[in-house]
This record gives sequence, structure tokens and C-alpha cells, in this order.
Amino acid sequence: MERDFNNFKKTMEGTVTERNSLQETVDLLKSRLNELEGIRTQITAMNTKLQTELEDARVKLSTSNMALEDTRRSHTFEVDDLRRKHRNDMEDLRDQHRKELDRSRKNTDEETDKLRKEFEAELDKLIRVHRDELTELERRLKAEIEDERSRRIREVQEMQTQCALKFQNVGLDLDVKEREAQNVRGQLAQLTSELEREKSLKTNLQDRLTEASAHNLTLETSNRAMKAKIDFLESDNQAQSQAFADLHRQMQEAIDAAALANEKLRAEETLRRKLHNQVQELKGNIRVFCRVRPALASSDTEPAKIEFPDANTDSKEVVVRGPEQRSALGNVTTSISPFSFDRVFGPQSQNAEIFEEISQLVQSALDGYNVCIFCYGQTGSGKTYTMSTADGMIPRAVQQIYAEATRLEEKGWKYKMEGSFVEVYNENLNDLLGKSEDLDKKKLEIRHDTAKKQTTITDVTTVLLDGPERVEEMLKRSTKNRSVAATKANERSSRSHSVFILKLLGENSITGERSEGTLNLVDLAGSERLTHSQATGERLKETQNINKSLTCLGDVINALGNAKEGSHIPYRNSKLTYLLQYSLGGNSKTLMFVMISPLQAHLNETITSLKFATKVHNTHIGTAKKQTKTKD
Ligand SMILES: Nc1ncnc2c1ncn2[C@@H]1O[C@H](COP(=O)(O)OP(=O)(O)OP(=O)(O)O)[C@@H](O)[C@H]1O
Repeated sequence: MERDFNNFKKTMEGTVTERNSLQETVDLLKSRLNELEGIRTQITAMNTKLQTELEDARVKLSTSNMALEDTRRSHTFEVDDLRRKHRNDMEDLRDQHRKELDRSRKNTDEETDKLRKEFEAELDKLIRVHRDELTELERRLKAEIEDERSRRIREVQEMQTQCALKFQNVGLDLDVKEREAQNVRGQLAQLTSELEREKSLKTNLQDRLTEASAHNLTLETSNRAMKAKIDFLESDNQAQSQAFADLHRQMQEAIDAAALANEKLRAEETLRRKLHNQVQELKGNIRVFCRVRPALASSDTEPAKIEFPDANTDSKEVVVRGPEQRSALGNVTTSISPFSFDRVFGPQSQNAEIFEEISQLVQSALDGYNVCIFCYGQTGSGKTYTMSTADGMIPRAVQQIYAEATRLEEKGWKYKMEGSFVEVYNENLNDLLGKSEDLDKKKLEIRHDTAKKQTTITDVTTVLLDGPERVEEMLKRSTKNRSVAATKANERSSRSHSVFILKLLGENSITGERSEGTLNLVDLAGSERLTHSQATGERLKETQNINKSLTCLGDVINALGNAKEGSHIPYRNSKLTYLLQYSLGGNSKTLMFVMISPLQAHLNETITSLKFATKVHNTHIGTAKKQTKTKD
């Protein structure tokens, strides 16, 4: 029991020790708990403080957000104002430039005409007066010489007649005397004195003969004097020559003045080119015009609601009303879509009016720039009517180029014009001026000279445009080729892009300047987006190709708008953009016509076309560079 007790006691002591150590642990934990309690209180206090701060920060944030929103809004207003102001300034500047250009061109033309007319009139007058004077003098001189000569000849003849008469008389007398002498020879001695008398008479007559000879001599002297007088008169002619030399000098002075005027004209032409380009740059290197064709008698369907709110002022806006839509509550609404372009032409507009707007771009091609004019729109919207009819942009452009090239001749410019006409069909290039059987068969290749930034097409027909009538032949030939290639010429033209390429090479023999410009007039395939499900076979392929190439054109324009120096432009993605590589973008001026139909049935396509054109219109392409070279 004692042992058990001792064991128990030991166990108890162990338990007490253990309890003490547990008590210590508990105390330690308690103090730790107290500490943690204190920390928790601190953290809670801190948390409360932080929450308050967070709340403050949140309030501040929302205040500053509001302030930021206000600033942003006011900034947007300011930017809008500035943009509007900038646009107005640009418009004013553009108007001023246009007016200035017109005025200076008019003044130059008037001055030139006036100067030329004055100079020509003066020259004509001088030449006429001089010629009249010379003729009069010559006539007078001839008459005088003739009179004098005939008088002298008459006198000499009279003298000779007298002398002959006298000789005859003397001869007769001599005969008589001779006969008498014979008769009286027998009485010679007795008649010797008479003979002597006769001899003296003869001597007398001989004296008179001598006298007549002397007179003859005098006549000869007088003749010589006459000759001297003629010489003198001829020397008087020298005075006339002097007068002529004076006239010549005056004429030379007038010619010099004309040369000076021509020099001035040339300087003004250079200035005109510079101003013209500045105006073009101000207008932007990519411009978009919209044209709405009139409703045709044959297509008397319901017209779409298209409005031209600024037709009497700017003609830059077209507003299209969408179809009526009825809400669940029965309210009827229509969407209104306004579109702005550089110019909008209503259904009444004529090709002549349209050409007036693009003629300045044609002028740019003559001045050495690459110019591209596109017609975009759905089939039947008027692309071909605008571009390639006898009254369209192609013949008008060529006519203007001829007139302008002729006008520039007097300023030393000589132009060579070459035209070709190609078609992009199913991503193949066809020569529209070649043989119809070669269409879709002969392979034409596009070659780029990257150094000269020039494009050539292998084996393409090039026509030297030495007269405006050539273009008519070209258009006829291309239409014929297309009509052979399709059942309906229209069908082919809707399904392919045609590109009329006009190369203009100018050289100024006086200033040594050279210019190389290209004018591309592009009639695009119909833009209606046929879905692939609607087409099969050949039609499907055509549709895919048209969709692709029009998308590529949009992509290229978009990429040019966003391009930085050296950035990639996807020209190679379609034949059309590859062909026009050097006529699109920084080195060129581009104009896109978006053609729209006035009919309700075409409204969806119309809106799609207008949206595409708006994207193009919002693109800004860098400054064009003139392709001018100096003489080698
Ligand atoms: N401004 C206009 N004034 C009068 N008639 C027009 C006008 N525009 C187009 N037309 C007529 O509308 C019809 C279709 O025009 P056009 O052939 O030019 O269309 P398109 O867009 O070239 O079509 P496609 O894509 O088939 O070539 C033609 O009969 C044309 O004469």
C-alpha cells in the first residue's frame, strides 16, 4: 500500500507538475489571447478608419469622374467647334483659292489675248503700211522711169527720123546734083564753081550731120544722166531700206515684247500649276462624289425617299429614309440616314455638270500626277452612263486633255498621249482593244517598275491618241469585244471592272521640264452583294471574285488612310488593286463616284453602297507627289 501510495504520490506530483505546466501554458495562452484581442481591437479600429477613408476616396473618385466627364464633354464640344471651324476655314480657303485661280487664269488669258491681238494688229498694220509704201514707191519709180525712157526714146527716134529724112533729102539732093553734074559734066568747067557751091552745101550738110551726131551725143549724155538719176532714185530706195530697217527693228522690239509676254505666261503657267495642286491638296487626295440617277420610264416602280437638304447651298448631303416599321404598340417609325460627301448630284444632274467637278483632276494628270476615278455602285445605278457613254467622263476627259495640250503648246509644252483599255474579269486581265477571241484566253501580265513607280501591262494594245476621235473608236471596240464575250454586253460590264488608262507624257522645250501623269478611269463591277447561296458554277466564281476585289479595294483605301511610312498596303490581294498600285495612295489623287438608284426596291443596296462610300470618304490619304523630271 505504501508502495502504491508512493506511486500514487509520484503520479500526483507528476500530475501537479503537469497541471502547473498546463496552468502556465493556459496563462501564456490567455496573455496571448489578450494580446490578440488587443490586436483585433486595433485592426477593427484600423478597418473602420480605412473604410471611412475608402468611402472618402470613393466620393472623391465619383466627384473627379463627374469633373472628368464634364471636361471630356466640354472638350468634345470644343473639338467639334474646332472641327467645324476648321472645315469652314478650309471651305473658305478652298473657295478663295478657286476664285483666285479662276481670276488669275482669266486675267492671264485676257492679257495674253489682248497682247497677242495688239501685237498682231500692230504687226499687220506695219507690214501693210510698209508694203503699201513700197508698192507705191515702186509703182511711182517704174512709171517715172518708163515715162522718162519713152520720152527719151521718142526724142531719139525723132532725131533719128529727122536725121534720116535729112540724109534722104541730102541723098536726093546729091542725086539731083549728081544728075545735074552728069548733065553738066560737059559744062564741067563752067559749072565747077556751081559744083564748088554744091560741095560747100554738102560740107554744110555734113556739118549739120555732125551737129546731129553731137546732138545724138548730148542725148546719150542725157541718157546717162537719166541712168544717174535712176541710180539716184535707187539710192533713194536705200532711204526706203533704212525705213524698212527701222520698221524691222520695231518689229523685232514687238517680237521681243511678245517673247517677254510669253515668258511671263510661262511663269504664270508654273504658278497656276502650283496653285492648282494646292487647291487639289486642300480638297483632299481622296474625294467621294455621290450621284443619284433619275427614275427611268421603263422602271416605273416605287421611288425611294431620298432627300437633298442642302441642294441650294452646298450639295454635300443626301438623306435616305428607311422603310416604315411598326412597333408592338402600333407606332410607325422610319429611320433617317444622312450621308455627307464632297459633292452630291441629284437625279436632274447632267454629265456636263459632273465633268466640271472632275475636270480639275484631269488637269492634274496633265500636270504630272497619277489620277484614279472610280465609279462604284450596284448594277444599273448609272456607272457606265457616267463613265463610258459618248457623253461620259472618258470622252470628255480626252477632249479636255486635247484642248489643254493645244493651249499649253504656246507655253512650250508638247504632249504625247497613249491609251489602253483593260478589263479585270474573274481576277484575269483582258485587253478590251485586242482580238475578241483572245478575251479570257490571252494572259496579260502586270509589271511594276518600283524605281520609277510605273506600271506596264505586257502585250496590251496601246493606242496613240493623236486626235479626240480615237477615243470613240476605242470605246466602240471595247463594247464590241465585251458583247462578243457575253450574251449581253451589259451582263459582262456588270460582272467585270473596266479600266481606261491614259498616259500623258509632257515635255517643255523651253524650260526643260518633263511630266508623266496617268489618268485611270475605272468602271467597277456591280457592287450588289450576291450571297453565294444564290449562285452556282460560273456565276458563283464571278460573285466570289467581285466580292473579293471590291473588299480588297476598300481594304487598300483603308490601309492607305491608316498607313505610316513604309507600312504594308495589301495591293497584291486583288488584280485590280495590284494594277492600280501606283495610282492609289500617296502618289496620286483619287475620286470615287458612288452611284445610287432612286428606287425603293434597291434601298438596301443603296444604303450598303453609301456606307462603303462613307468609309472611303472618312479616309485621309497623304500628299500627292508630282512626277516631274528635269531634262537629262
Ligand atoms: N443620269 C442618268 N440619266 C439618264 N439615264 C441614266 C442615268 N444614269 C443611268 N441611266 C440609265 O440607266 C440604265 C443603267 O445605267 P448603266 O448601264 O450606266 O448602269 P451601270 O451601273 O453601269 O450598270 P452595269 O453594272 O450593268 O454596268 C441605262 O439605261 C442608262 O442609260
